[in-house]
Amino acid sequence: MTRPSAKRRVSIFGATGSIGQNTIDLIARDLEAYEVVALTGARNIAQLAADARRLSARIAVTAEEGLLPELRAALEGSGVQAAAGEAALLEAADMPADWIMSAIVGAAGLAPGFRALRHGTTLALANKESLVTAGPLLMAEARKYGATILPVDSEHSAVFQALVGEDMATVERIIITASGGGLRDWPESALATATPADAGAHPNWDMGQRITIDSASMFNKAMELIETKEFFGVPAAMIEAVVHPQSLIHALVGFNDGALMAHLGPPDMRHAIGYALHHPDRTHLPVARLDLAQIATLEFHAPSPTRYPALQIAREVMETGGKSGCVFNAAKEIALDGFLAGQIGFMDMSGIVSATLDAMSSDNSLSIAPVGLEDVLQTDQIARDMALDQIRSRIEQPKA
Ligand SMILES: NC(=O)C1=CN([C@@H]2O[C@H](COP(=O)(O)OP(=O)(O)OC[C@H]3O[C@@H](n4cnc5c(N)ncnc54)[C@H](OP(=O)(O)O)[C@@H]3O)[C@@H](O)[C@H]2O)C=CC1
Ligand SMILES: CC(=O)[C@@H](O)[C@H](O)COP(=O)(O)O
Ligand SMILES: [Mn+2]
Repeated sequence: MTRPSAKRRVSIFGATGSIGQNTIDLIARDLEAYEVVALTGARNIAQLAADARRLSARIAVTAEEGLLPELRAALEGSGVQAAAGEAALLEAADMPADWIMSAIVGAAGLAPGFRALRHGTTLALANKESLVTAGPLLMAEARKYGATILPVDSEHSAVFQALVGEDMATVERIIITASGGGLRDWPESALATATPADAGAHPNWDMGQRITIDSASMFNKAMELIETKEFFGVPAAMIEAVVHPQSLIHALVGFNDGALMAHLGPPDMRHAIGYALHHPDRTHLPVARLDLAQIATLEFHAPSPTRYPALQIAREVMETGGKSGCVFNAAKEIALDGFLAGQIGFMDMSGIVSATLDAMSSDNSLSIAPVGLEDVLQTDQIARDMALDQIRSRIEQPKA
């Protein structure tokens, strides 16, 4: 796929989001080096069209079919093609590219990423939901087609970098850090009253609304535990999460000689994105340099299991395997929708996810691995319906 003498062909799925915009920031600094193939978004047509024009993309795709006329109008005279809908996203994933950023939010990112792997491309994976939902299938698809998946999630990029040149047999543990999220200074007894605005303000990172709220509930870290297991192929017992409020250490790898290799950097996703963009090389990146004397101390503490039930649910998911990651993610997405819509409280989200997993484990099918993408998508839909039922029953029978 690599064409040494030509421009690198890049596509960005989720271009209008936080990861997408950080990716564009890096690419736009060196446009001579890149040919932008496809940019995708959903509702933010103005941003999608502006970036597609500026980067001279071949095609801009919105996931929202109804917004195609608006996209066409915004691109008129630019020479950029416009398309819309799920099928158009898959067609964009079929367009030859050397490097593809997977930064759609949620399980909606799974099918385009899966499709891109068929073409032996390098997939820079920010969409952690792909690994939570269908980790073994995704990794197998990459192997089958000789494609490369590079981690973009900051913790996983950090682990990946700490492992360069190391023998996996010498790894004893992987520790990923958690900021504690927007509600970390709230008393636990008050968490049930948190609003989306409260939970949607991250202390360190500037990210999309959904992952920011997942940081506050620790569902983000729960997903990242599963992501670590799937990406690095290590047993769940070797993976830990520790609260590190400063978000300066992103992850640590512990080796069998007692050494802990930590990855430090400012909370700026352009580092992890840039590492994946230039891998296996390192190159200058426009991120702040840490002043350790000014930082002076690094803080850590264990996450409270009562404050963050999501972490224990993730442990159970890792033990069950099979389709449980898919159900976990789908139920979490629906629970988050319910929280955003004001239907359930902040602490109800973990209850919805647990109840959905319980409901779907009654016939013991949860531990059976999905046979392919269709199976995953079907399970995802069933889990969403079940999670919606759970929300409805809570609305009908509010707590005394
Ligand atoms: N933000 C960060 O720093 C980090 C993010 N990640 C992961 O990266 C992914 C993206 O996160 P982030 O950039 O914060 O999210 P954002 O919400 O900022 O962006 C999401 C992107 O996905 C698009 N999108 C939304 N729904 C759909 C859909 N149904 N089909 C296709 N496209 C859709 C959005 O389009 P539009 O805006 O036009 O509606 C937007 O381009 C997530 O999986 C997240 O967990 C991982 C580590 C860090
Ligand atoms: C930047 C990134 O990788 C996020 O996933 C980050 O980890 C979120 O912060 P939390 O540590 O609060 O979950
Ligand atoms: Mn992360």
